[in-house]
Order: sequence, then C-alpha cells, then structure tokens
Amino acid sequence: MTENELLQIKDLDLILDDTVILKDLSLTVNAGQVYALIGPNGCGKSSLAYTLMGLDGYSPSNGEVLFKGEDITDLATQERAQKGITLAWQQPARFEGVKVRKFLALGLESQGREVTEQQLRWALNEVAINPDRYLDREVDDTLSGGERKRIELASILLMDPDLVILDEPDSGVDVIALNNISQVINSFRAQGTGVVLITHSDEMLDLADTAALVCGGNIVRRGQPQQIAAYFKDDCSPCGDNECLVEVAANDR
Ligand SMILES: Nc1ncnc2c1ncn2[C@@H]1O[C@H](COP(=O)(O)OP(=O)(O)OP(=O)(O)O)[C@@H](O)[C@H]1O
Repeated sequence: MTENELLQIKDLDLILDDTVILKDLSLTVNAGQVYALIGPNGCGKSSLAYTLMGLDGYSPSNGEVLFKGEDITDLATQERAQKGITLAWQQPARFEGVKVRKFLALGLESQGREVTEQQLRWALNEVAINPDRYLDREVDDTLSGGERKRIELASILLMDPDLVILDEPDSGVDVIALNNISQVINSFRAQGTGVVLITHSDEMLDLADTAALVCGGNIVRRGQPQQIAAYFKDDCSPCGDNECLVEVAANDR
C-alpha cells in the first residue's frame, strides 16, 4: 500500500439470492481522487456501493475491503461511517416528521459532534438550496427528488468524510444544481476526500480523474474517463454479452 491509497478492494465476490452480482472485482482509490464507475444498467455498480458501505445483506463471499490499510470487510455500516466513509443514495430516503435542519445534523450527532446554524446554512448554500426556505421543511415527499438529493449531499459535506460514494448524484437534478454538485465534487477532491462516483452522465465523467467500466460484476476496463466512456458507447453497446466484454478487456488491462 502506498501512502496515498485510501480504499483498496481486492478480489471481491458478492452473491445475492444465489445470483453472482460481483465477481473478482478489484480497485484502488487514492486520497483526493475522483474515481468514476460507469457501465450498463444492472452491472453491479450500486451493489458495489452497498458492499463498500457494509449494508445488511451485502457481505462479500470472497475478497476484502481495506480502508487506510485496515481490513474493514467485516465491519458494520455505522463503524465504517465512524471511520470516515459515507454513501449518498441513488434514491435518497424520505424522513417523515424530520426537519431538514435535524436531518443535516443527524450524521454529525451520531458521531458525537455538534453542528452550528452557520454550518447548516453554509452546507445548504453549497448545494444551491436556500436555507431560509428549506431548513424548517420536512424531509418528506413534499420535497422533490432533486431537492432531497441536494440536501443529502449537504449532509455529507457537513460530515466531511475521507471517502464518499456518490450513486448517480446527477440523476433528477437540474442544470444549476448540476453545476453546484460538480463544485462540491471538486472541493471534495481539493480537500483530499476520495470520491467513488457512479454515473451515466458525461458532465460528471468530466470531473473524474480515472474511470472504470463495470460489466457483469467485474471491471473490464479502466483508465482515462473519456476514453473509457468512448469505449463503452462505441464498442460495447452492440455487444450486450458480458462474456464477450470480459474477453475483449482481458488483453487491455
Ligand atoms: N437482492 C437481490 N437478489 C438478486 N439480484 C439482485 C438483488 N439486488 C440486486 N440484484 C441484481 O443485481 C444486479 C446489479 O444491480 P445494481 O443495482 O448493482 O446495478 P447497477 O449497475 O447499479 O444498475 P443501474 O445503472 O441500473 O443503477 C441487477 O441485475 C439486479 O437485478
């Protein structure tokens, strides 16, 4: 392990309901690196995110996950969060009866940390949400999906994690919010936070330092983001056959 390595995933296998979801998957994310995961629907990107976060039911049958050199493969989600790993969901949850200000504070409070009104307002401003209008609203279905996504990102900003996993942060947000989210990702990088960025969007890929193409639960190519995206668009789409993709990539890793 080099000094810069934050997350190492080694030979990960995940089986859900007798179906192989991840197969022999390995990758390394450095501190301050934005690492994009792209790939077809259902190839295992979110499952990898849940496995990294240690969610119930997502225990790998083989392989290991190292964070800052420590084996965290068997740690619970809360323990991983305390070590500095955070996940933003593809579909953020609703919290009926919980105000935005409470929701924003929850992550920090669970770690015994306090948050000031000024910090709450700063975090919402960072994601283009007006604190005056939203701090006392509830995190329920009266918020739009895009608003919930941005508020969730604000809560992550406040937690100041070492590694953040963003599952399609751009989906369902408007173009102004997209710019803000891009800025947030850039500031994660600038402060040395590692970012695993799951995305289908070219704008998001432009932010990444490196990208991996996931197919059939494995990484079949990795490298410069636009090259990986071009390969995915131009050479993969007619294929649709995971076995074929793995074979094509095997000579080129
Ligand atoms: N509990 C489960 N049991 C069986 N199969 C599952 C289970 N959960 C997910 N899967 C399957 O695992 C595969 C990977 O799903 P996952 O959500 O990780 O894909 P994804 O790459 O994130 O897709 P998308 O781009 O559509 O979000 C899918 O084929 C899905 O149907």
